[in-house]
Amino acid sequence: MTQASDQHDATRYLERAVKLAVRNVADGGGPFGALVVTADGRVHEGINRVTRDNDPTAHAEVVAIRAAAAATANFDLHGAVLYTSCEPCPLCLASALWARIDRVYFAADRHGAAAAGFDDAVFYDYFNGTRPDLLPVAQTEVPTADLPFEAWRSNAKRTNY
Ligand SMILES: Nc1nc2[nH]cnc2c(=O)[nH]1
Repeated sequence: MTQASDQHDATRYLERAVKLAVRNVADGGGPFGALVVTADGRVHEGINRVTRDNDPTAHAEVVAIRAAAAATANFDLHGAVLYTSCEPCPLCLASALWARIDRVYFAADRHGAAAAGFDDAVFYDYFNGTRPDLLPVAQTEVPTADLPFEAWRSNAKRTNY
């Protein structure tokens, strides 16, 4: 595929993600929509379901990734592309990394989300080390801490991911 047609596809899918986001607001949800196009060409949609499901992790991108993984019966979405109406927050980026998604395209950015009252930009500040106060995290020594990993390493039947 040429780069020009990649760009055309990206614009088309992003417009579709934006439409999902706008419709979700009309339906009482958050202003975010996303699509995962899996390697087989199928399109899997996600909308923000945080308030509807009382699930703080139900961001549009995560919902789309879950839909894609369920539909393809595979936790590894290698070869897939994520299109989202807004720059993925750290949760969504980590989800895309764990899903082994190839590439991400987004429309609005974290500053647009901030202007609408969302904490996407400030959570990036936590990860770039400028706002450690947002969530104190401490390692505490526990003698048995490595046992789960030892069990995992010695399990010949494990499914790596
Ligand atoms: N990218 C993105 N940012 C968010 N911030 C709050 N909810 C969302 C979401 O669903 N997607």
